[in-house]
Amino acid sequence: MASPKRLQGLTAATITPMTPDGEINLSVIGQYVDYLVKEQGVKNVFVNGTTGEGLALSTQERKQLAEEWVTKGKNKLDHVIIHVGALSLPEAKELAKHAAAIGASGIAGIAPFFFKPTNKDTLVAFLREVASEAPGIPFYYYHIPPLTGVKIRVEELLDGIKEQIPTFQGVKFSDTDLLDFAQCVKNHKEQFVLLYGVDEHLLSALAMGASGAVGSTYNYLGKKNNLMLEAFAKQDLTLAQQYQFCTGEFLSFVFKLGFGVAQTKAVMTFTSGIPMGPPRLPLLSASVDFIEKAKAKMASLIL
Ligand SMILES: CC(=O)N[C@H](C=O)[C@@H](O)[C@H](O)[C@H](O)CO
Ligand SMILES: CC(=O)C(=O)O
Repeated sequence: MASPKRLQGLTAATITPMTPDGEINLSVIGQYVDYLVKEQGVKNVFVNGTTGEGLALSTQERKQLAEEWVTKGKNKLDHVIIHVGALSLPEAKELAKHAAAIGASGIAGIAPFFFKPTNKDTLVAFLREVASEAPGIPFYYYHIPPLTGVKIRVEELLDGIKEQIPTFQGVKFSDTDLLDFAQCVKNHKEQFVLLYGVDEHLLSALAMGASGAVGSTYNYLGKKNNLMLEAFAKQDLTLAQQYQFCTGEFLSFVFKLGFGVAQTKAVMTFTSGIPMGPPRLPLLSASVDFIEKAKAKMASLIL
């Protein structure tokens, strides 16, 4: 699926569908691809990331999911990015090699977060080994300090990275440090794609010059977010704000109830009609009370 087009617009961080007894459920992925493309207008996916419970899956499961997304996305999706980050370097390398072999359009990796890199050079050294297993496809760094605890600034990381990692193509930036993000744009906008990953703040990141976004809500609020991107491109800030406030209204409501990957699975199930199943331990399924309240809130969104 080598795609010559640069990644832009929205990318859905895919959910990993599971059966009621907790096995990965590959059988609904074809339907999931069609839903994203036809109902949400989203043609890029980021597989096995945070929302996909990638770090809670076995290597074998991650490979099966990657294959299914690439196969079912053929001629339908523009980019299938596989997250290959892992705590163990050999495992991350194996996943990178596999993603390249099955025809993924790119790979991404987080910083290892148990034994953490303490400076930029060790992080780059780790990422370089991973990326070198897939020399023919782009590599994206997945920056998510609230979950990894690795706070090395991306501005610093990007300085000189292309010499170390020739396939380096961009960053998925899941943090609220918009100064760091803006510096990345200022210094590298021509060279790299800078994808923002905090959905409720996307409009601010667009103002800073984001190339696009990767996030969980584009699974079920993709259409509204595409309209926000259009409004922003036309410089209709008032309309763009209305769409951003719409995402904000929903998220601010569910945050108060307790919101994470488990709840995202429930929201996607009632929005798309595709059964996403339960999350894997230590996450627990969303409660019936949450589902009822979130459903009513979703139905009340006016835009
Ligand atoms: C921590 C986490 O899962 N972040 C996601 C992507 O990075 C976002 O898409 C959030 O789910 C979303 O912004 C809601 O907070
Ligand atoms: C949001 C995102 O990109 C992820 O779930 O990995």
